[in-house]
Amino acid sequence: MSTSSVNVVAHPLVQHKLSLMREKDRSTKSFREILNEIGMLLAYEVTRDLPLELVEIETPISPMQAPKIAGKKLTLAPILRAGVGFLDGMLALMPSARIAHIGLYRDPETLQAVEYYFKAPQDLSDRTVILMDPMLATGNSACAGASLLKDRGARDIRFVCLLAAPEGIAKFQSEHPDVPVWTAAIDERLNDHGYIVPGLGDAGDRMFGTK
Ligand SMILES: O=P(O)(O)OC[C@H]1O[C@H](OP(=O)(O)OP(=O)(O)O)[C@H](O)[C@@H]1O
Ligand SMILES: O=c1cc[nH]c(=O)[nH]1
Ligand SMILES: [Mg+2]
Repeated sequence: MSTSSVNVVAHPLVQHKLSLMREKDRSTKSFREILNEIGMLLAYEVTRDLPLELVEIETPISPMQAPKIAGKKLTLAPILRAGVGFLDGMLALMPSARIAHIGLYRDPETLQAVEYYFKAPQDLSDRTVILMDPMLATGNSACAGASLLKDRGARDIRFVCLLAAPEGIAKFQSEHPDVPVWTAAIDERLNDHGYIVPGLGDAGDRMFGTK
């Protein structure tokens, strides 16, 4: 069986900004700002192969056939809470995108994803959906998010994260072999609490200042 592709975004701007985010003394304000900046850079990568169509336009000089993105508007699907950290950056490049909110939290004992909210555009079947969450640890949250989108008809899903653990990638690839992954880095492993090592800690808490 084929597995989904994993694209590590090695661009120096992404790598530099990620290193800043890993620093334990970085402020909430700075952490949030950089996550948004990286969201914008990852948006550029994840949309690289979107299909174009030629559309008749008029420049001030003459008519021409000009390329524009084909199909319906994309849907951006952040997994709450930390996924929201990518949203403004992505929206800066795709201001007309639709948004699907996926409320999931990770049970600290079982590490299973627990659903608490889901609201998406009705017609996901003919839209490209960009699922996003900075952290792919066990993979339970990303897998649940992709399944919820598929239950609502989504067929073209791409998953964007900031940091991935090998364990999370393996799980995601086995459950969603049709969903390609973009990440800024693949770290060493998970610790006994399911946190990514070396990682950056708890992304949601660092973003929202809740610890
Ligand atoms: O791959 P997993 O093992 O599922 O872990 C990753 C999930 O854990 C964190 O969310 P958390 O439950 O802390 O919620 P939060 O974003 O609201 O803080 C993170 O934002 C991911 O959603
Ligand atoms: O390292 C981790 C693992 C899960 N969630 C986080 O925010 N960080
Ligand atoms: Mg959290």
